[in-house]
Order: sequence, then structure tokens, then C-alpha cells
Amino acid sequence: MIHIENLVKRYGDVLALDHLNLAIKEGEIFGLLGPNGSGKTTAINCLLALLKYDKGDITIFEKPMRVDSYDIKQEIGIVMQNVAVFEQMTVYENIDYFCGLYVKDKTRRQKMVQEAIEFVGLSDYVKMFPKKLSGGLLRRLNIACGIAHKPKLIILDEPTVAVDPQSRNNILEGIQELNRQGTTVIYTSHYMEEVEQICTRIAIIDHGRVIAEGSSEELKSLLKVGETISIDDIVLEESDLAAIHSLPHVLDLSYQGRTLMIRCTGSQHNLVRILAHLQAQEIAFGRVLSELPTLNDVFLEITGKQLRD
Ligand SMILES: Nc1ncnc2c1ncn2[C@@H]1O[C@H](COP(=O)(O)OP(=O)(O)OP(=O)(O)O)[C@@H](O)[C@H]1O
Repeated sequence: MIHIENLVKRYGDVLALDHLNLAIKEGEIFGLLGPNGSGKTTAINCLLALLKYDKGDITIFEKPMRVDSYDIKQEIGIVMQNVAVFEQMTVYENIDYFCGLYVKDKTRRQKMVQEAIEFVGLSDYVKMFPKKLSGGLLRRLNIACGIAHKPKLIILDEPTVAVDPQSRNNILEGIQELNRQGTTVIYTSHYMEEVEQICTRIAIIDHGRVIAEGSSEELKSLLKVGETISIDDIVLEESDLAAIHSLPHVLDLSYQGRTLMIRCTGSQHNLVRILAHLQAQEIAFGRVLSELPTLNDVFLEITGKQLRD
């Protein structure tokens, strides 16, 4: 559905996109995950032909995307990072205005605006002006303005920045619902939990390049460590440590201040196997914690730094 090939974008000396390649299929919720400044917004702006780029090719719906590709733009909904609504218009008028850019027929538009209002849960606020809305409601209005015309593709650039957890959940559930109704979604974020929660495929980008791509599970399977188990209040001899180390899938372990940390390859049955071993050896222990890897671990292993640097 969307192909970005070898996209290069420079701002003066800053290389914002460095041969970026992306292919997004119809029906996906495609996540673009990367730290601040990695090039997500630049990629989206190039994709939408809002920004000139130095090199590369972009096709959307199998056609080249250009500044005057109005037929393509008609089928795209955009929800940008910064809320962009008119202060002097009410909630209803704002949604109607943005929908009207694409849908001229009044009766059809009225129905679409109504559906968008219900979809984002703004029915009680239609006559209010934006400045009376809370941050979360304002975001919902921003989303309604972007989706009311029922585009085939919706692009959301960090739509949950500075949003309270409840509104954030509403937004994420709404995006999943739109996708269930057949909309393809591109979602950029530096919140890995969000991307993990809703995206069917993810490209992790850093310094304007894709450094890893796949489903959340596929990305995590790139890691050496599949599970980290920590066990508190455990007293062990050297021979006990050697025996635990030799259990299947144990990669390495550390033992400090009566806490044992075991890093395992794979993520299945490690905990059961290790606890069964301790029980068989009649070794007592306290609190046990098993941690599965996150997308941050994937980023850390590939780049040597945290996603939230
Ligand atoms: N108008 C501009 N002029 C100069 N440099 C820019 C401009 N816009 C972005 N950059 C630089 O390009 C790089 C990519 O920025 P971009 O905003 O695309 O990243 P991002 O991943 O969207 O970050 P964020 O999550 O903070 O929005 C950064 O180094 C940024 O400083």
C-alpha cells in the first residue's frame, strides 16, 4: 500500500533521514518507533508531500506521491502531534470544517461528522469551544477532525503526548476499532508500550534509518536474553550456582546480597524448571520475579542506548 524507498532528507548539515526504507501493507497498524529526533515526523511529512526531500521514492496506493496528488490525499487522514483546530469554532464546526475539505455533500457530511463525534466520545461537548476542553478532550477533537471523512489510511504522529492515561486508553482503543473497520494505520510514538499494545508491525528507527522491523514478538526474538528471573532471599554455595548455570537455557547468572539473577535464552518454562530444581535441592527462597524483554531491550541491544535517552 505504501512504499518508501531510500528516502534521504537533510536540514542543512543535519541528516534527518538516511536512506529510510519502509513498506506498509493494507490492514496494518504500522508503528514507527524511535527516540526523539530519530526522524519520525520528518518521515511522515515527506510521506504526505508536505516536505521536500533530497532523494528517494514514495508511492501510496501504488501511485507516486506528489504535492498535487489530491486523489491520494483525499484518502488519507492526518492527526499531528500538535493540536490543530480553530479556536473560534465549536467542536461540531471544527469537525464539520475538516470533513468539508473532503466531503462536499452536506447530508453525507452531517452523518460522517455525527459518527466521528460519537466515535471519539464528544457528544456532550459539541457546542463547546476548544479552549474550554481539557487536554484529553482536545486530543479527541483533533482525532475526530482527522478521521471524520473516513479515509483509507490514517497517520497519527504521537497523538498521545501529554495525555492522561484514561484518554490515552480511549485513543488507543479508538485506533484499534478504526483498524477493525478496515482502516490502515501508521502510528508514530516514542512510547514503546503503546506501540507494543496496538501495532501489528513495527519499524524501530534511529538516526533516520530503520534498525529493526517486525512484529513485537519477532523483534524480541532477535534478543539473546528471552527472560530474566530474579530470586530474593536465597542462600547458595558455589556448587549450587554451578548446578543452576548448567540447567537448560541458562545464559548467565549473578549472585549478590542473597539475590540471584538468572538470564535465560527463550522464554518458555524457564521459571518452572529453575524453581523445580531449587525445590528438588531443598533450597529455600523468597520473592521471585520473571521479566520478559521489552522493545527497549531490542533497541538497547542494537544501539547500545535506551529508547528514552
Ligand atoms: N525544521 C528543521 N530544521 C532543522 N532540523 C530539523 C528540523 N526538523 C527536524 N530537524 C532535525 O531532524 C532530526 C529528525 O527530527 P524529527 O522531528 O523528524 O524527529 P522525531 O523522531 O519526529 O522526533 P520527536 O519524537 O521529537 O518528534 C532531528 O535531529 C531534528 O533536530
